[in-house]
Amino acid sequence: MDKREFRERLNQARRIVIKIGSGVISNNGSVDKNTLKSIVEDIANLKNRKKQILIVSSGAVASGMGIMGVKKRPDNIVNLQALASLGQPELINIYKELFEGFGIKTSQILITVDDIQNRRRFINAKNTLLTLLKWDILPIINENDTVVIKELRFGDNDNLSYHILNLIEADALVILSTIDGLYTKNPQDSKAQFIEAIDETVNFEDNGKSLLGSGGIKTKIEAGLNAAKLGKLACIINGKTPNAIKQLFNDSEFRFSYFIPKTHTINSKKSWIINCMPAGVVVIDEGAEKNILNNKSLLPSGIKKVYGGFGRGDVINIENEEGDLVAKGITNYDSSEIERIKQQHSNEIVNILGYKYSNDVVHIDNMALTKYHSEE
Ligand SMILES: Nc1ncnc2c1ncn2[C@@H]1O[C@H](COP(=O)(O)OP(=O)(O)O)[C@@H](O)[C@H]1O
Ligand SMILES: N[C@@H](CCC(=O)OP(=O)(O)O)C(=O)O
Repeated sequence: MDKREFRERLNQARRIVIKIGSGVISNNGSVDKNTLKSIVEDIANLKNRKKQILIVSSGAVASGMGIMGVKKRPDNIVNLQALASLGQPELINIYKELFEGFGIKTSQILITVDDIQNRRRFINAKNTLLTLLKWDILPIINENDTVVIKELRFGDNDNLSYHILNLIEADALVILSTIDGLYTKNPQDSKAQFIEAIDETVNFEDNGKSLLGSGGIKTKIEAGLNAAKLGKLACIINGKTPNAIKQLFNDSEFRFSYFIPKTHTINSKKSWIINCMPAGVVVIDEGAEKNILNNKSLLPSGIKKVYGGFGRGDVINIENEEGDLVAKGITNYDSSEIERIKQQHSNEIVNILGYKYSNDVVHIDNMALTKYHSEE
């Protein structure tokens, strides 16, 4: 897909996630209201064109630093959480005031990895966001920095914005950063070359992030490639450029990097499964692997071993005896139940457990084939 086609499709996109990085929001230790004004104006124009917009905004920590007069982003997680708690309401108020100038109502959503990984909470968050969009409200999303513990953090909002894109089944992800796209090496280096179209074969040197950012260019590339795997449009633009979003949509000369979307894609549920942290592992025999690759569910008879203590409804890895990850899926039985029914015929489940949820341990509709997936 060339740049012209990308921009044509982007102009047709109906639901768009716009991610705004910390470096864009902040200006020498305080919120850069001029830049935000220009972004808000452009978003208001997109809404006038009947596009549904969701913002994923960083900047809580940067805004808290401004309030406290802290010059260097702390490494200590407790200090970061306290600064985020201080900065988030300030940030959301600035957005609220700016959008009100265009008659646009905003709402705040603070989300954690848990809310995305747990299928019920994922669906719940999705329903809330869909309702807000139906009411023509512009949701402004950030990670719930003040409560998340280190192991359960997204950390960077690039990955969070990809998960929101998937959750809400949006058409496009526009990442606003402090740079106009991807370079082969340090953008300050005169030998660095601009990479306009990105796919999974891309080669680049990551030269570290800006003073305020968490993810750097690497997480933007991860998020964009994941979006492209779903067949979605994704791009990186320089959010510091005045009216950057307007230029992206209207000016064919505007410079930005985009990700080439895949044509063979998987659906939102399967993509959620693929991206979920597994709660455990089942090891399957050759026959079960063949069945799965032929689009059949995983029965207890094909399971040889169980690892980890997981519950019914968790996502588990399904591995073959060589240790290859064949698939990931939502399990109908917990680990202790599978331990008892493994290598048994489905007719025996009731006799062994005294009850039965289903003949299969993982139904094919709740399974994503990783081997097949990575070959796409
Ligand atoms: N190869 C590269 N191409 C583009 N940008 C890069 C590269 N290596 C490092 N960077 C830096 O990544 C930074 C953007 O990431 P980050 O600071 O996390 O921004 P944000 O706050 O927008 O998320 C830019 O300041 C840029 O200098
Ligand atoms: N949730 C954090 C943002 C994390 C962060 O800095 O992200 P990014 O600038 O997108 O790399 C905050 O609001 O400060």
